[in-house]
Amino acid sequence: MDTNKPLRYGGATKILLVAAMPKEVQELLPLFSEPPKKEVSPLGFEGWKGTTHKGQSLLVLTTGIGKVSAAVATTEAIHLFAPSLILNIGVSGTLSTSVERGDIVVANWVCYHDVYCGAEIPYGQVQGYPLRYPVETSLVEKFRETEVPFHLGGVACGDRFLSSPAEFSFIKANFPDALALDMESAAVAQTAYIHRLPLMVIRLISDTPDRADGYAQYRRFWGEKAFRSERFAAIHKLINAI
Ligand SMILES: C[C@H]1O[C@@H](n2cnc3c(N)ncnc32)[C@H](O)[C@@H]1O
Repeated sequence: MDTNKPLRYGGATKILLVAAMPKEVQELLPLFSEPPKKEVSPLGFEGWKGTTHKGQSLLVLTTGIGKVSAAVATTEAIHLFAPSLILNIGVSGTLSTSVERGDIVVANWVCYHDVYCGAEIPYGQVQGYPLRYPVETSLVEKFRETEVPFHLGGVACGDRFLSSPAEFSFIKANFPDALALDMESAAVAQTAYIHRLPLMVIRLISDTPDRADGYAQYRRFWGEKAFRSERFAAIHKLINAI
């Protein structure tokens, strides 16, 4: 497969937004200018389809948690919806002392933190694919114009919820410059890469995985309605700039 030349971004008229959980998707519905139409795909993935405030066609899809669900749901939606841009949005753990709960991370690369293909291949790399998946960054300047604060950096992804100092240190040792951690972004990135589609990843920090109360922070995040909605509103501003 010749994936050396991903197609370049050619105008985001049709946006596929993938998020893992229904509670994330609920926070993204204000992106529609009118009440969207609920769709259930042949494989059973639920989505909301409609039009953005700028008249773009938008499908917001719930993939389920983890790499396989994210990849399968995204693949099916690419074939059915034929998007021109893929967005992955969701909550994340922080991997940096400079990135706090409630902060937004816009990825400029994403990688797997739980892949190992043997001694000859760098840790994290699937043989035959990039170690760090490219992410569309031509819209970052538009994001800056919104004056919404965000960090630009790497995002590490794997099939584990991280809430242990030892695991945190292991990932930091392998990817010292990564800012955020999740369970879907690199799977969506590999799927976008195979389909030669541009991808953007925006993650909202819900927890601090190297702290003993990391999982409690994550759980609490879903109870903090006002805080959460305010942070998602900042993400809406970024997406409205696309
Ligand atoms: C558990 C869900 O929340 C995201 N998520 C939020 N915090 C973390 C963390 N500390 N470790 C892994 N995934 C996390 C994942 O992407 C998944 O969708």
